Amino acid sequence: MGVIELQIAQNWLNSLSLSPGDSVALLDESRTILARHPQIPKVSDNHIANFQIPAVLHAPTAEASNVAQSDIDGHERLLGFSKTGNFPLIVAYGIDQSRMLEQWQWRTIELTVGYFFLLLLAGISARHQWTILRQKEELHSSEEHFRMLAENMADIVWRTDALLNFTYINRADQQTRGFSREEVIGTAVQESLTPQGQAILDTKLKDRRAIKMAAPPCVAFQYELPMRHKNGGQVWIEVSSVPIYGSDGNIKGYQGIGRDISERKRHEAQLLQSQQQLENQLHQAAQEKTALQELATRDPLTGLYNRRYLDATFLRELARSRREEQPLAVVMLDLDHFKQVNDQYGHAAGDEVLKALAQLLRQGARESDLIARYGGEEFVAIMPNMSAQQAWERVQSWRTQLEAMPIVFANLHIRVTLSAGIAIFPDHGQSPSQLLTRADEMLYQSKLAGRNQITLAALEPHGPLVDGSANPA
Ligand SMILES: Nc1nc2c(ncn2[C@@H]2O[C@H](COP(=O)(O)OP(=O)(O)OP(=O)(O)O)[C@@H](O)[C@H]2O)c(=O)[nH]1
Repeated sequence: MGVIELQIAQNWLNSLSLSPGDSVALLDESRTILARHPQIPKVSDNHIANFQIPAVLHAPTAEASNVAQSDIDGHERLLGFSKTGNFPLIVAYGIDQSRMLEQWQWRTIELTVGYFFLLLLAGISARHQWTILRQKEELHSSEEHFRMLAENMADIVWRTDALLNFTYINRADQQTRGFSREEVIGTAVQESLTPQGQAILDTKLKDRRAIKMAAPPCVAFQYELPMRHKNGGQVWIEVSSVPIYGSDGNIKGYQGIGRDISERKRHEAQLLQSQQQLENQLHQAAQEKTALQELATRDPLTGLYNRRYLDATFLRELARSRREEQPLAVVMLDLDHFKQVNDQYGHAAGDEVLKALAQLLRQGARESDLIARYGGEEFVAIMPNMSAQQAWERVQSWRTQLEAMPIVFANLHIRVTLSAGIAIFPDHGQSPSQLLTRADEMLYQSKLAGRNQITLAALEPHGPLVDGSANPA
């Protein structure tokens, strides 16, 4: 038997850390409370615990438990009992029942909420699965729908892999080009093209690569391709194609539609041909018109302008000279005794002489000069911006050259001379008719003076200047 100091026991119990509502007590076997925490004010009053100590506690290290309400503080506790070896002492510790219940309730709530979340998750998962199934069904159905549409389209619907091998083509291709689907699928697109079509496709693929560098990738390309027909001919197809991109951003194929435009191409070619013909005809007509205009304005024998053209142009040239306040020389020329040439050598020889004179007049003319055959063996030269002196020198040059020049025809050497009259605007006339009349009068003077002469009209009263070698200045 040992002796326990009660105060030491009380101190030991006080040092224990208890949760609110819990208690611990040291009892003897008759249920007398020797020490307690929370402490009872007077333990020495031999307070008897109100619970029964379980019978099993008679063994030295026995333990037991039960539930009892404390008559000290009214708390209902779950009590545990421990026998302290061979001492007649028992430690009773009590856990507050309401706290235990509270813990149990929280646990229940936690479990309930957990179950609820589990159910919720299960519900969401089920719904998700159902949605995926629905989407799969819809996808399948839309693919079927697409396939049905594609199969029944009049246009060619196609798809290729990245290497341009056909992976799908609809029925319309066979109707358009004659090849069966089996003959086409798995073959390279290039095999279906004519050499011209292959060249076009090469260009388009280069364009596609260039545009991929600079622009958004899904650009549709449209172009016209000549494709092979099974019968050996060709079919023009208007192609619209877009690339198919993989999730890595690389092109994994192409797809698009093609429309047979052979008929349109035929019409276009016909139209182009007709247009070309029309353009040729128009060009020919323009040339004929120019030729006709030339004929209408030129003398056919000499190629010089004719009298009609001279009459139509003279007024305009005169107006320009008046506006620019410049002189204009009018020269009238005539071959001397030309009738004799015709009579002596024949009309053809006479023609040759006329042509030789025309050539001579042309050689000495400026761009702005207008030389015309006025009629028979008579010629007129209208020379803007030309003074009397310059006109005289020019005509003198013609006269002397002709005089010295034998005209060769067959084996003939024909020599001729000319006579000329000169009138100057504004000194000798204000209108074409006045100036032509005056020049003709001067020509007549030259003839009268013996031919092979030039006569320049002079301001009255000096009279005309007549001499084949005279200088008007
Ligand atoms: N070969 C040829 N002769 C032409 C042409 N036109 C006119 N004649 C001739 O030119 C001649 C003109 O004769 P005339 O008017 O008498 O003049 P001319 O003989 O030159 O005498 P003058 O003028 O006085 O020196 C005619 O014989 C015409 O037949 C032509 O285109 N070709």
